[in-house]
Amino acid sequence: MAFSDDLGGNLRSLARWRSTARVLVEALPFILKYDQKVVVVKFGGNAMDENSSHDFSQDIVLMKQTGIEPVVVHGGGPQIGAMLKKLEIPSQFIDGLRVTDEATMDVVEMVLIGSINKHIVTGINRAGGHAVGLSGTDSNLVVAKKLERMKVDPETHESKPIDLGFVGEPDVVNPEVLRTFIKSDLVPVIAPVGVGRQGESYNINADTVAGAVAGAMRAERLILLTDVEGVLDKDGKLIPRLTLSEARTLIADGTIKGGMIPKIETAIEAVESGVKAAVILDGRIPHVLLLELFTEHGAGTLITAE
Ligand SMILES: Nc1ncnc2c1ncn2[C@@H]1O[C@H](COP(=O)(O)OP(=O)(O)O)[C@@H](O)[C@H]1O
Ligand SMILES: CC(=O)N[C@@H](CCC(=O)OP(=O)(O)O)C(=O)O
Repeated sequence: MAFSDDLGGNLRSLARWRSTARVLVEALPFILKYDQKVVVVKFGGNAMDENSSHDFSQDIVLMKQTGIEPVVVHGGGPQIGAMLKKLEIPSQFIDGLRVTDEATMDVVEMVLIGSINKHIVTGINRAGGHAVGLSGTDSNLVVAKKLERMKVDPETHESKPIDLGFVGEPDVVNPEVLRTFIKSDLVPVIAPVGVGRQGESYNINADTVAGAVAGAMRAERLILLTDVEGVLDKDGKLIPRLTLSEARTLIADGTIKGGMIPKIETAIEAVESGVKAAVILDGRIPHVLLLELFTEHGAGTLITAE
């Protein structure tokens, strides 16, 4: 090898080491900032392919090892849909919520608690962490009540109640069990199934559960992983920061639509109940949790009180 090639190679290695070191040093103030702070992460069913699940598990373990207290709440809508189809049980959504009869509820519990929850727990444990799977039923973590929804009849303009079956909303969240696990250095992984006062199970939207858990834990961050960059403006450009009133305006003027509405409503409620900030992040970006938590730029849309 010529001397100049050797020198060029060494300089390139030096530049690479410098930039790696810079990334590590950049993380230091954030590692200090989040030390022993609870960060609730919602991992949605759309984001759960093999690669992103592997990255997600590594990110959670790294967060834990740097001193953050991660709490995972997962979804599984597409996976429930696929199982219902296999069993030839028809499924219908109203306002983004799955109408849930008794047979559907059995499938929801089977897929969320029996399958997805265990996969996520196994993924985190294989990445070197110690995770424990729960649903809202365990230790009365999420006591739920039936969700009452009204719909305006387009012809008569009268408001009528609609029956979504066993779809619930969190009534009381008892986070003590989470604190016990956190103290034992375990990562809680929560399936969005709540328990009613009579012991009945309720199917709850996973974003809603994540928001309620973050509120009850007074979390430092609520992170909602989804399949877009963050909240986009009317021209499709990413909005990096929003206050609660700006977020409400974007819902009212129709910029925020469809599935993004319940997400932003969850974020608003969480911040109102004491969560420092909520973030909408693109779960398709590899290791997006680390970029958000440990770099200057952050990623996605940050929603704060003001
Ligand atoms: N202003 C907006 N910014 C970003 N996404 C928006 C906006 N308005 C509507 N959406 C829609 O919201 C979707 C995210 O909601 P949803 O599909 O329910 O997510 P998830 O399945 O991750 O819970 C986006 O894919 C996008 O189509
Ligand atoms: C009431 C209701 O709609 N519950 C959801 C629960 C799962 C969920 O929210 O999963 P994602 O986050 O992957 O969409 C459902 O049955 O699909």
